[in-house]
Amino acid sequence: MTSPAPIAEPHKTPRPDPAAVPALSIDSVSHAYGPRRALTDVSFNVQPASFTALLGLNGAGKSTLFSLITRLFGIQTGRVGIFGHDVSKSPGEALRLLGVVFQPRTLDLDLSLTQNLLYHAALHGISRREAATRSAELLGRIGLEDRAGSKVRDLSGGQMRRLEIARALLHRPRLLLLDEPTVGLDVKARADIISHVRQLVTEQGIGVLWATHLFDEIMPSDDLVVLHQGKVLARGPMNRVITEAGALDVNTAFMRLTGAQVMPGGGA
Ligand SMILES: Nc1ncnc2c1ncn2[C@@H]1O[C@H](COP(=O)(O)OP(=O)(O)OP(=O)(O)O)[C@@H](O)[C@H]1O
Repeated sequence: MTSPAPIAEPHKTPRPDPAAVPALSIDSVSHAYGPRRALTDVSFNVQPASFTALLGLNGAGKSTLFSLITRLFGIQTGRVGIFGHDVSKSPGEALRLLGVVFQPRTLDLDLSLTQNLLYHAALHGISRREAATRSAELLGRIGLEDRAGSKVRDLSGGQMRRLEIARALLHRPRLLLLDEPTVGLDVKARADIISHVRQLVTEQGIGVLWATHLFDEIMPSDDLVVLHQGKVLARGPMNRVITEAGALDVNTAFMRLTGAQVMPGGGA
């Protein structure tokens, strides 16, 4: 598999400005499924041009949070803002700036790569001609231009994920959410996906929220949110979270914060 090329024209990396409007703001969000509490008073921000890792075990509440941000579920308590637009009050403006890669695959396996992209572009009201141009450009940048007419069914798992990321970028969002996007991929495909998304941050200034339970997907320069049993136990630059937990590495910090056993192989 060829490494994906950068999606944007290279330009200077914008440094995150702490005073800027956050790409994503989660303020005091709680959610319950009937009597079962899934999220309790969750608050954190994702800055533009930053990579924020949302680290949590199975059942921590990551997918529930994604469902609230994307409006699959109504917000029961609290507020979610995307570049200052309240997703409950101004969903059109907010969601226009958002791209999402959900944990389950959502491609149509019997359509071609291009057809999948064109269908998604039509949902966003992008003209057919513009959609064709953007699709060809994005397929080139993920190294799949020669597969444009193939059925998605014939792609590898890593290629499908790259296509899903390309699809999420078609409407040129400024915030990208990815829910455990590397699950089930081999080491090379995982590395390709991670470096591709990190390029989007450094080269296009996109804010990224990356949900994971894998420590080795987090880098010292990342912002980290530790979510456990629906509560935020720590948030901030990774090195600060580690230091404040009295630890020397993220694995130990996570274990101290949550009381969880760290699994061999670098996963929470
Ligand atoms: N539709 C639902 N109905 C009832 N309870 C739910 C529902 N979806 C999730 N839950 C519960 O809410 C809590 C949070 O689940 P959620 O799927 O958000 O966690 P997660 O961090 O995404 O986990 P995973 O990594 O396994 O996907 C869990 O206790 C889960 O059992």
